[in-house]
Amino acid sequence: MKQFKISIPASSANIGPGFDSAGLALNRFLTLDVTEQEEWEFEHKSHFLPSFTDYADHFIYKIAKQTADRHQKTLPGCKVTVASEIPLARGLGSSASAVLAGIELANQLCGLSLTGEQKLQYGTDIEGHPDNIAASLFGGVVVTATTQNNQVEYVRLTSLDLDVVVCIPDSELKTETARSVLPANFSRKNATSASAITNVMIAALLSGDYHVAGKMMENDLFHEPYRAELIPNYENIRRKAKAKGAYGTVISGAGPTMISFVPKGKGAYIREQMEAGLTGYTIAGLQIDQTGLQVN
Ligand SMILES: Nc1ncnc2c1ncn2[C@@H]1O[C@H](COP(=O)(O)OP(=O)(O)O)[C@@H](O)[C@H]1O
Ligand SMILES: N[C@@H](CCOP(=O)(O)O)C(=O)O
Repeated sequence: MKQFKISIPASSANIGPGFDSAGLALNRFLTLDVTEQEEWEFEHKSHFLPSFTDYADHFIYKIAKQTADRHQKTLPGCKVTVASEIPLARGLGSSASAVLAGIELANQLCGLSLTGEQKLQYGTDIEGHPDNIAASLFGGVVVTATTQNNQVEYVRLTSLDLDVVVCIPDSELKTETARSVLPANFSRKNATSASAITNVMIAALLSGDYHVAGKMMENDLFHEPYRAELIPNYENIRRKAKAKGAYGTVISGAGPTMISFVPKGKGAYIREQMEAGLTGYTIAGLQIDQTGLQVN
């Protein structure tokens, strides 16, 4: 009888101009305790989880079944106890963590021996963009690209000397809604400028020039200008975080959470400062998770 635990970190996609391409893993986790048994059963142990009626309707079960089907395997029954520290529809990658949970569940139960690359590919096929999936899967800061033949390539950056502070509003914003306000096309001039800003942001992160990285983060042309109006306190949070010493503040994923990249060791101070005068928010100082998906 198999018994194992799957743990998957939250993620923050985009890092401003790295739209659909860059992401980082955060130390908030979705965990699944799995024990094989005859019948399928899900139990939820925290309030950050959507309700469900039948196991067959459970999002994680559906992804697991889809993954097993891909390999012409049948899922054996099991009891899955789910707990989550990742709030839903806040731009912290809850859906990507659930997708990875389903893929890993099938991997373990059916003995698929999936490689990291296969999990990334399967997760991206489902999510439609690789940024959250890659970060939650591999941990750290990950830069991804989907090539013309739909293959996902990734590079994991060496660890960054940064803390992060997140301002999570009480309200939800579905990724689908936040994607619907984006333009379908960019002129060559706009695309060139937007890509150049991304390139400098990534180069600056790699070379440890966090002031330049922060400046580039706050100059995104791909999505932030269109989403800003959907994000409560967008300008206010950016201005305040900068005044308190943040390098840069951007929309986390599709929002509505805002994430600030701050000097190492200053996370607790900036979190405290951000709390003053901002009601209806959970403000947290987080660390970049360096491990990614784990099975024990
Ligand atoms: N742990 C989970 N179990 C089942 N479904 C989940 C889980 N986490 C997220 N989801 C699904 O993903 C949706 C949120 O996805 P999305 O709008 O992309 O926001 P997020 O930024 O949190 O990924 C939820 O409303 C729910 O349908
Ligand atoms: N690149 C995507 C990221 C969505 O992240 P989520 O955490 O909000 O699901 C986008 O910006 O739409």
